Amino acid sequence: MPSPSSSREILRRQLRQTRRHLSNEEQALAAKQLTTQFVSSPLSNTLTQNTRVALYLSNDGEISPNSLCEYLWQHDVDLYLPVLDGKALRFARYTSTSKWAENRFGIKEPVASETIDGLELDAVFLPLVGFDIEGGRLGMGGGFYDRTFEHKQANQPPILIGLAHDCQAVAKLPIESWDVPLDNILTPSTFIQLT
Ligand SMILES: Nc1nc2c(c(=O)[nH]1)N(C=O)[C@@H](CNc1ccc(C(=O)N[C@@H](CCC(=O)O)C(=O)O)cc1)CN2
Ligand SMILES: Nc1ncnc2c1ncn2[C@@H]1O[C@H](COP(=O)(O)OP(=O)(O)OP(=O)(O)O)[C@@H](O)[C@H]1O
Repeated sequence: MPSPSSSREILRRQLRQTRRHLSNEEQALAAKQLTTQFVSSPLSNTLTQNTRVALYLSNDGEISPNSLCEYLWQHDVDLYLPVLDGKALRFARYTSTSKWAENRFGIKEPVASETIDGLELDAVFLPLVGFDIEGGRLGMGGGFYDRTFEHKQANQPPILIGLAHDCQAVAKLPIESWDVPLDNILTPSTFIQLT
């Protein structure tokens, strides 16, 4: 039997490869369908004007939140993006005038004089490598989101929503003590309410 950490590594490698192999057309369709699912979910009534919502800029075949971002912008939601802060994340406003810098993983971050703590957000759309229907999340392996939401209390904001392609579903993820469970999962075909 492989140890839990190595089974996570093997899964991570396989799932990253699968999502990177999606074509540009498949990615574009998935991003649109994701927004359709969001709009028909109860989340669209919760995330309204002036709520603070974080998303991400897609990387490595991740499902793109771009179309979702347009929708939220039109509904006057205040959008944020993650910025690396040591081994955790803080969040900077994402506006049409944001200036950019690349982090050490080559992902763009807004250059901001002010950032907020993750617990000040109303909702966070999290990128992921794999998920299971119990709310387990496998990320890129840095532990950034887990550290950021380590002190989040169940049923308290922010709502943690995992975004994924359907092909990133796994029957049962090997979960570790530090894993912070997702409250919802949104894919192009499904909205899953876990809490
Ligand atoms: N789009 C996006 N933004 C994000 C995350 C994410 O998973 N996706 N993060 C979620 O935590 C944080 C960054 N964490 C990351 C951790 C590893 C890699 C990564 O690509 N690692 C490469 C090596 C890259 C390098 O070292 O230059 C790899 O493992 O192959 C990327 C982001 C914050 N922003
Ligand atoms: N709250 C925490 N405190 C200290 N270390 C942590 C915490 N959360 C995770 N870690 C460490 O981070 C490492 C990576 O964790 P894990 O593989 O779960 O990351 P991930 O969820 O895949 O990554 P990410 O959230 O960045 O996408 C682990 O070795 C773990 O020890």
